[in-house]
Amino acid sequence: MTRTPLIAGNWKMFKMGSEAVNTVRKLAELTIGTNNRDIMIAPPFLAIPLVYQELNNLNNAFKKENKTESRISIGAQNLYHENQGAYTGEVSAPMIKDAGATHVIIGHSERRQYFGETDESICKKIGAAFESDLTPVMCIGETESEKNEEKTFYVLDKQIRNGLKGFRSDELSSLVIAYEPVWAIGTGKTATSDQVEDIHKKIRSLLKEMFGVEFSESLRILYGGSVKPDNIADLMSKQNIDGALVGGASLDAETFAKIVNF
Ligand SMILES: O=C[C@H](O)COP(=O)(O)O
Repeated sequence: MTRTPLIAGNWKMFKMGSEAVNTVRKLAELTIGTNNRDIMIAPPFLAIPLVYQELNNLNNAFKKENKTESRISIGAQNLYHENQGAYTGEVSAPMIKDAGATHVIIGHSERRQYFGETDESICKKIGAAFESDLTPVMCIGETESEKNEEKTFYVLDKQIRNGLKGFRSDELSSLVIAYEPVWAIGTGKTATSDQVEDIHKKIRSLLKEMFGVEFSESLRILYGGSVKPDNIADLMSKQNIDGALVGGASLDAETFAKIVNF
């Protein structure tokens, strides 16, 4: 089965509105004609409507010049699982959809580590994303000490089983999983492509056991953790690595475009 690669950029808590707009404009220009992969960027919440508007303007201009539409779509970095209510400071899936996003990152290790997110809260967020027709990019990954204790797959198995508890395969059809070893995030230490391939294969076979072969073969599994222009091609040469979730190297349009156009 062919899976269209997805190269996603997580801008975390970086970029003012105008910087986000400038970066997406440059990225769209640098990726004109890229047609064999999907691109997603996840700006901070407040920049989503601005980036959405900018992409609309650019696509209208591209149309007039007979160029194809940009493949960039927009993601949020988190959501709260209720649709609305007295939850001060939170942002819901319908609000994210309304602002122009189509994707949402869920369960990033920084959210698990600093904001107390658990597999159970992540499971609720995945349900909320699907209810609003958003594609969830569910993050999983082991810490350095878990890796040293050889617990990597034990941890991933638990995160997947609990995060996807209670869903049927047809309810999860557009799900994307991002394997991000915590020790590789922002550290410059990348897991080798062979290590990642081995883990992705195990993830796929767990998903086959849980949801069947059709689901597991069509699901995209991204790798995240110090992805850069010089290691993307090696990672993408592996059969079970279907794209990347890029942090630091997605902040600069030229660098990120090199990753997208690997
Ligand atoms: O969401 C992205 C990951 O946290 C990876 O970040 P990084 O590319 O800066 O290591």
